[in-house]
Amino acid sequence: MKVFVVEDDVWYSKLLVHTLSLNPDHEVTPFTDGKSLLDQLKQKPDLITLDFRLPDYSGTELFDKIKAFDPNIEIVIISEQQDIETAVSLLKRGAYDYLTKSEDIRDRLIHVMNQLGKNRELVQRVETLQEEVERKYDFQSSIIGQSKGVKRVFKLIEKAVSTNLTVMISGETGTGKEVVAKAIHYNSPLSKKPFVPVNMSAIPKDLVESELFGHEKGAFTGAMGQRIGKFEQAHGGTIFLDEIGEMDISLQAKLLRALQEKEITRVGGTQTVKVNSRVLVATHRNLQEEVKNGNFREDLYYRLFGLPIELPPLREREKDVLILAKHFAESFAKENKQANKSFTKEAQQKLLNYSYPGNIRELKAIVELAMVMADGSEIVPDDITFAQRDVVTDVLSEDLTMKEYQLKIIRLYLKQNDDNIKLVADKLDIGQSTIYRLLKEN
Ligand SMILES: Nc1ncnc2c1ncn2[C@@H]1O[C@H](COP(=O)(O)OP(=O)(O)OP(=O)(O)O)[C@@H](O)[C@H]1O
Repeated sequence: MKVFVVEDDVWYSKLLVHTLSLNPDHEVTPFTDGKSLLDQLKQKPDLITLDFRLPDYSGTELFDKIKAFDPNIEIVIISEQQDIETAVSLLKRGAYDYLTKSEDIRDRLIHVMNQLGKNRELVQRVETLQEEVERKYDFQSSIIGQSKGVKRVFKLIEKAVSTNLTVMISGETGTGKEVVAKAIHYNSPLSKKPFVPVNMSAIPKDLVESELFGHEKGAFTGAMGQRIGKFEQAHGGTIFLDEIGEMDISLQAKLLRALQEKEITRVGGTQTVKVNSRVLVATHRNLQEEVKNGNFREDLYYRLFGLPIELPPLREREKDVLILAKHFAESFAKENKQANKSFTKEAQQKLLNYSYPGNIRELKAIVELAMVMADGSEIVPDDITFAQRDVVTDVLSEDLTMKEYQLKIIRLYLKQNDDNIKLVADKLDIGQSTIYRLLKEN
């Protein structure tokens, strides 16, 4: 760490330089006046200890000049005697600390330096983590897929990133709604601000209000102290309300108020608190239906609608199944430090035939199990286990002629519909006579 000591008293200057140089990581340079310090600011010190009374500049003036040059330079003010008012005003303006020239100044300086070292480490760690998260959510690489559906989603994400609209992400379970929400946040101008997810279906009903808006001490039995809610945590960043369709209708009015007025009241509190964050919501339900059925407020629905992004189910994503399967196999091999395995043609066909009611989450689990089950370097059909028996897979699992397939499908439908030929003919949109004929021919 580069440290500048600005001190016109020779004895004190020596004392400070000596104390600071005890740490071999410090590179310490002394200055006796403000001007020579200002001339050398371009060397970018990390910290300056600043004597408040210098011959050429007033402490405040020099402080402002340093901060104007680079607000990241930390300044520890050193003054002759306790001057609380100046101390408070400088701390408010961003001074790191304020020390008086007393007997224990050495110990206090060492303490301040240790503290500063820890803070800098934390800041660096946060910055590294932030960069890692941003890299992870670079959406072109985190959202895998090349189908038309996914390409449409990419386009919409780009639009969501460049505006501040509320985004409503819909799609079946496991289609990647949370992945998309994170991709939007971490690629938007708010990426350095908090991303706060709240899953409505995971919070007990009577705690949702306090979770979202916080509570004051004693607001209800068990409210031991004041608690900040998710809206306050997300202030300036993004709040992601997952499974919004599960929210109790009585709370929906409060949510609408928070969104429209940009303020909330903590449970048990009387004061309003300003909250301003980008809102992303997700749902696996058809919210329009929920509005029709009286389970979701129409005014809230329109407030949230903003930019709708609908994620297609995996079974409609063409070859994405194979691209994702390959990706999950590779990640699994990497995480478990084992060799990667490839899917045989037949195994690929088996994957393509299944309908994935649990979508990408289910495919990931299937691939990971297959990686464990496969003995050699290839994954064969027997290594692939589907959690649910799937009619499509059953019907399409063999090499049959069109006619044989027709018959197989008809038999399956008959079985599922109590051999009601009229019903099956209606469902398949074919004549009853065709069914009779095919059954007779075989
Ligand atoms: N396009 C994608 N590429 C790679 N992985 C994906 C993709 N979409 C989803 N995933 C992975 O699939 C899993 C499920 O995704 P996610 O939790 O975002 O789904 P969801 O729609 O929010 O589910 P739910 O509605 O059940 O909460 C996660 O492990 C996620 O990393």
